[in-house]
Amino acid sequence: MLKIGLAQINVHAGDPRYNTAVIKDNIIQAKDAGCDIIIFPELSIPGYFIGDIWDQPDYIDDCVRFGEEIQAASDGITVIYGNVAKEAGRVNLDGRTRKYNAMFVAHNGRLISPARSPYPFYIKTLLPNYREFSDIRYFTSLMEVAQERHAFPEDFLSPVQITFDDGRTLCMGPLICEDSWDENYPFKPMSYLGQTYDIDLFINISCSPFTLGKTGRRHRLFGQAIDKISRPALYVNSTGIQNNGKNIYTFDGASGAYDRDGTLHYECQPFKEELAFVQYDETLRKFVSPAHINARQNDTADIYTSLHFGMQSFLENIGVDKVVIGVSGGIDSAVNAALYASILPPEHILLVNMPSCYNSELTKGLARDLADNIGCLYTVVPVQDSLELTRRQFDETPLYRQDTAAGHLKLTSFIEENIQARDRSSRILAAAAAAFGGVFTCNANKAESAVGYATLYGDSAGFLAATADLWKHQIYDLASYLNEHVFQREVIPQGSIDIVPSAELSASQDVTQGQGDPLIYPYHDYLFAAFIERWQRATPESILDWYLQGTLEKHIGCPVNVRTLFPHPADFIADLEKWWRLIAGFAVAKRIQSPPLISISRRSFGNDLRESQLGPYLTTRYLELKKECLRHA
Ligand SMILES: Nc1ncnc2c1ncn2[C@@H]1O[C@H](COP(=O)(O)OP(=O)(O)OC[C@H]2O[C@@H]([n+]3cccc(C(=O)O)c3)[C@H](O)[C@@H]2O)[C@@H](O)[C@H]1O
Ligand SMILES: Nc1ncnc2c1ncn2[C@@H]1O[C@H](COP(=O)(O)OP(=O)(O)OP(=O)(O)O)[C@@H](O)[C@H]1O
Ligand SMILES: NC(=O)CC[C@H](N)C(=O)O
Repeated sequence: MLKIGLAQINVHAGDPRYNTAVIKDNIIQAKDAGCDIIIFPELSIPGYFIGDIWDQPDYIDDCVRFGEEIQAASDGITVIYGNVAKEAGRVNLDGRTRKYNAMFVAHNGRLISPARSPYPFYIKTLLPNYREFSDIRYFTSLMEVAQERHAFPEDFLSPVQITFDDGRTLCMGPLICEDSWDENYPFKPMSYLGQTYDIDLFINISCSPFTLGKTGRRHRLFGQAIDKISRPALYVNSTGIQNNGKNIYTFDGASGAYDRDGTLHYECQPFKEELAFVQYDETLRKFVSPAHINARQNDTADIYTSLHFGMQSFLENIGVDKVVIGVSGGIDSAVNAALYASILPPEHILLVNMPSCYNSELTKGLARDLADNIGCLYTVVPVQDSLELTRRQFDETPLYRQDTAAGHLKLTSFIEENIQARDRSSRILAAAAAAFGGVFTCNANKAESAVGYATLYGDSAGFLAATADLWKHQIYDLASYLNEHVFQREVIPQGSIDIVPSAELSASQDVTQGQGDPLIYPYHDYLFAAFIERWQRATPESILDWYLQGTLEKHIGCPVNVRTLFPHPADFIADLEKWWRLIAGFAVAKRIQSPPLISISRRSFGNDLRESQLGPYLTTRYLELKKECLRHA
């Protein structure tokens, strides 16, 4: 019987000293508990998302030294951990220090190398290079190691034979995260190892961020691969948050043990540090400790858990514990306020309502109700005077050219919409945050960010856009969830949920007349998601094609019949092109300047979706389809 510790630790990316201390502490606990093996996640010393710090040889050397300390702490126990490995005398393809994303197995102060490896550690075979992952930018893979020796990965990929002090042995199949996500790779490390060697147990160490729906997919995928080779496996992932600048990722962990038929036997608590112990019967090749699997939650509960954990950890990381939130009476600001209220004490939250002449009594009342429900600080700072001052200043200040008056700049109603939004954020909220000793938030949602329906340096500003990866329908679901499950009372006023979403920045956006945003969320949420989140991303060509075939709703998953929204094809096309021009045009410029966000989707704006500032492009086939469609209409 082997006792194995799964150390789902909160890896602090960029702080190897802290991580090493945590690892050592867990090793002591595991020894005290009589463990034979303890396992830590991928890159648990340096962290994973550390940006181009990977280009600093001094940092790498420090991590290598900390790795040696962990190795030295392995007396009487086998310690399996992820760290960067460095090779002197070779360089990566970019000419920088040769680095491997590696798994180390230390026992009694010595490293045990995989049977056929040229190095005393296992090198990650498959390096992900999509979405937020950039392993290829920083690491050399086992595939490349084989290639440069004119060999095959099979020549090096091999199990680690662990011999315990009492003479028992364990043939372990080493895997690092992506090695088990092998669907689209021609070489599949897990199947190869399973078919070639008599593996007792696979061990996958990971650094795999949370994405909505991914936990289930991970279990399915691993389960299927394990079932095929009929060998049990352990999976150890990190928890905590890591970021790549624009995107903050939460790590749910979900470390666990899989039986040889691929069923999950044990699962660690999501989003929590845990040192779990499992008992493994090496003769039966079976986990014999009590089974435990977490209850599955619905998507909205998962979103809440991830956001709550991500926001709380981010605030802790940047050392901020006070926030100022502009509250309009609308849903987006209310959801953000409620999220912060689930993290910070009410006296650390200041809500500011900033009405102009366009704001209704209804929304002003809703903003106040929200603050009362939370029990936080609240104030009203009208922006009408400053709007009028700006108007007057432009009216009264002529332009000159070489001392000759050259007219006036004219402020249109549209420009005045943005003046109000900028005044609120750049002038009032920024000053209030400084005076309050905190930061001010950006309450954007993903639909607005997609088309840039927000003011540059206005409501698109803030220290963090916590909900910017949520479509509007997800914001509504979250609002109900916060009231029903988190607070179990009406914190977000029902009126803010029922009211038409509106910027209330002009007379034409009067909520009391039911006038709101130009976005039809039950359609546009799904249209934009098709442009952004589909693995094979859609363009107006695919959308028009599906529209003409009558399958658009099915393809984009939209709950409304699009033909009832746009009875004439010309209107459908005009709408499609209007938003596409913004999505691929000016909105890109806005997104580049927007705050970091918490990533929860399969594709979030930021470094997950890399964007160049280019003009919007319509493909040749789209133009043909459009011509055809309008001719027959
Ligand atoms: N390509 C480019 N790259 C970088 N900057 C560019 C640019 N083109 C214009 N600009 C600059 O951007 C400025 C225009 O941008 P901006 O001021 O944002 O204005 P704009 O994008 O023209 O309009 C923003 C829209 O968002 C709506 N909005 C605003 C605020 C809140 C809400 C709400 O839902 O609550 C809605 C508002 O009603 C308006 O329809 C120009 O004056 C110019 O300085
Ligand atoms: N009258 C206002 N007072 C204070 N802040 C405001 C006001 N109007 C807008 N804001 C700020 O600008 C942000 C953007 O406005 P927006 O209208 O998109 O969001 P919302 O009003 O919260 O929700 P909705 O779009 O559903 O009405 C708000 O989240 C809020 O922070
Ligand atoms: N660290 C990794 O290799 C991450 C890639 C992997 N597919 C994941 O998200 O889990």
